[in-house]
Amino acid sequence: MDKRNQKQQPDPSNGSKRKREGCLDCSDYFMAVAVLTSKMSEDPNTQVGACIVNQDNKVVSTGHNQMPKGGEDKLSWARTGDKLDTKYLYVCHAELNAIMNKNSADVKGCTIYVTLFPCNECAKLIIQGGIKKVVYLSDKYKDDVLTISSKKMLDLAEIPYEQFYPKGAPEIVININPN
Ligand SMILES: O=c1[nH]c(=O)n([C@H]2C[C@H](O)[C@@H](COP(=O)(O)O)O2)cc1CO
Ligand SMILES: [Zn+2]
Repeated sequence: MDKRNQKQQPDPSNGSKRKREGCLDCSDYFMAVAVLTSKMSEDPNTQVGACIVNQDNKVVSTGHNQMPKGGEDKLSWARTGDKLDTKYLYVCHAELNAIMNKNSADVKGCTIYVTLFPCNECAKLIIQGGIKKVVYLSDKYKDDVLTISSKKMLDLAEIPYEQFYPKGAPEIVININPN
C-alpha cells in the first residue's frame, strides 16, 4: 500500500517494545476473573468464584457457588437451623461448577484460581481432574477440618497451592457504562 497519502497517526507505543504501563498481569487477570465470577453468586454470606486456566494461559472455564438446577428458587441459603434446610447439603461449589462448565475436553495440567481455599470435596475433584496447581485468595476457613483435610489430600497428590498476591494494583476498576 502507498503510505504517502496516509494520514500520520500518533504512535502510543512511542516505538517502545516494552509492555504498556498499567497492562494487566496474567495472574492478576485470572484472579480478577475469579473475583468477577464470584459476583454472580446468590449466596448472601460467601460468594466464591473460580477460573480454570490451561498451560497456554487460556481460560477454559469459570464457575461460582450456586444451587443445582431446579433448586435455584426453592433451596434456602440459610447457614443454621435444621441441616436439611440449610444451604450446605445442596450448594454446588464454585470449583465443581468450573470443572463441569469447562469448554475443553478435560482440565489436565490446568491451574485453578479460586477466591476461597477449596474444601475437601473440591480438592477431590481438583486432584482426580488432573489440575496441577491451586491459587487461592482467602483462607478464612483454614482451621476447619474440611480445609485441613483438603490440604492433606493436595499434599499427598503433590499439587501445590499458593496464596495469591497481586503483582499490580490490588484494585481493578471496571466501568461498563457505555457513555
Ligand atoms: O470450596 C468451596 N467452594 C465454595 O464454593 N464454597 C461455597 C459454599 C457456600 O455457598 C459458601 C460458604 O458459605 P459460608 O461461608 O456461609 O459457610 O462458599 C465453599 C468452599 C469451601 O468452604
Ligand atoms: Zn468445595
